[in-house]
Amino acid sequence: MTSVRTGSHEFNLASRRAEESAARRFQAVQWLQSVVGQLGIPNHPSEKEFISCLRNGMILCYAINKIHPGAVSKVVESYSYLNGEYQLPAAYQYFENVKNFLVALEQLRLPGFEASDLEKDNLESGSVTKVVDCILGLKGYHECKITTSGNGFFKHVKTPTFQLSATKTHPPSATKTSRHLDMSSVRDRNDGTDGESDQLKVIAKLIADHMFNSKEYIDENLFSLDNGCEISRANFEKIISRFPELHSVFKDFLNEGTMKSSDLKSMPLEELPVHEVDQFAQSNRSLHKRLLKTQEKELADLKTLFIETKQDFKDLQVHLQRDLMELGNQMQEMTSAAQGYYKVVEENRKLYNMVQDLKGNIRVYCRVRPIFNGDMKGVIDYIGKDGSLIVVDPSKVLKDGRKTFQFNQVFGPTATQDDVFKETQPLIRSVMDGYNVCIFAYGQTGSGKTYTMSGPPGKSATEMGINYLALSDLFLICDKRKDMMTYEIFVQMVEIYNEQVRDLLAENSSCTKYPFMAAETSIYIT
Ligand SMILES: Nc1ncnc2c1ncn2[C@@H]1O[C@H](COP(=O)(O)OP(=O)(O)OP(=O)(O)O)[C@@H](O)[C@H]1O
Repeated sequence: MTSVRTGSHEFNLASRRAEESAARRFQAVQWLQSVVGQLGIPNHPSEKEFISCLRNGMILCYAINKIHPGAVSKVVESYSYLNGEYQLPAAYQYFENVKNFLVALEQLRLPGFEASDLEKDNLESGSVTKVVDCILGLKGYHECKITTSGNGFFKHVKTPTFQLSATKTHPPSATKTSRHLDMSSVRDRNDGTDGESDQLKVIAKLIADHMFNSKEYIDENLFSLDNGCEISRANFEKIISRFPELHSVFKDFLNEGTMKSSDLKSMPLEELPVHEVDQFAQSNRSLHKRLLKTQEKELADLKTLFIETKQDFKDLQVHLQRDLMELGNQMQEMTSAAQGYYKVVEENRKLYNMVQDLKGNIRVYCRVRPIFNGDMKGVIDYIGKDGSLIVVDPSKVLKDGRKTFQFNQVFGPTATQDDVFKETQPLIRSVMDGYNVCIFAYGQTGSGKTYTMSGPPGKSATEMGINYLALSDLFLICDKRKDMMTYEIFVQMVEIYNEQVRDLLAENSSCTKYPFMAAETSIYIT
């Protein structure tokens, strides 16, 4: 079945080719006649007749000289007169004309042919087509020259030739060369005449038939962009756009306008069978399904994670609220506890001061200074823990020699500064609760008043006197109670000497004597 269809197709092709070449041949004859006059052959000559009239080269030379005077300087046309009759020129003379004609063509940059193409023996090898091409080229050149008054640019147009392979049994190499379609014939002729349009229709139909019947693919040589055939491609697209029947055939080609030639080469339609396309699509679908399933699973996992996180967040929120409430309760408890604490502190203070009152507002302590001279005999006979002190007067031997004294407490020669301070500390603290307290030292010269109240000169921390220790303790209490109470502390130092009271810190020397006057308020301080 296929072979029958292929044979019929071949026949159609051959017939169409013959028709076309005949039409072109007639066109060439017609033009030659218009230039050089009657050729002496029919208007529709056979190839043989056509070639025979051109073989001597004279017509060709006349024609080119008509178009381009002097193109062939010398045309051999004299017949030799021999034995009373004209003899045809010798063959080499024919050859001379043809050769000159071909040289002239070359100078005009027009396509030529081989001199042998005019030989009888070469008619079957397509040589006539070359000659026809040459004459039509000359015709085109002539027309161009007339139209542009000799200034125009002429471009030769060749015959469109089909050399399609008849069957698909040809080896690939043969197919490659035999499927060549030279589209240059339709170049610059898209706005052509009806005759050209008919030709194009013929071409288009041929291509369409061929593609449908033999499932040919477009040869890579045809649309090779690497070879600079962009114009061919553009022209081809224009042709296709004229004929709707070709749209479906060249759909892919038109859509792949941006494809690289390498892509076309790497994936011809023939090399991608239908079942492989199906397989590819199927594997693609299965891949998509797998991806979809994976994504669905991940989505489900994410949802679960989201729900868990949401639940965790809610739990955390509840937990935080509970903690906040607990913290609030604790704060309230602490506030009430603090209020209770302040009440208790206040009560303790009152009780404390009450105890101090009960102990007595005036307390007298005795401190016995150590004996520095080892030879001297001590007078202290007894120191009682109850504050009793027995002193012995060595000058009075009998009962008058012993005298007993009673104090709040007696500190012996070994008592430290800290021992003395601790006994007075509770009284000093009463100052911070608003009580007035006065501590002073009394005794004869050298008995140790300064030592007890201030400490020895260059004193260390352990030897600081009551003044320093008391002030340090007051500042400590002040710091402890800073959240509850604000204290203002002032210091004044006076000296009482020879019944004269002097302000030791007064800046104005005239105001050092009692009664003192405050510099800022002008108030007398008593
Ligand atoms: N408890 C003590 N331990 C050791 N040394 C002491 C003690 N008491 C006093 N002294 C020393 O005795 C000396 C006399 O003491 P201090 O100067 O304190 O006496 P005073 O009563 O202030 O004398 P004045 O009234 O003349 O100023 C000083 O050298 C002092 O260091």
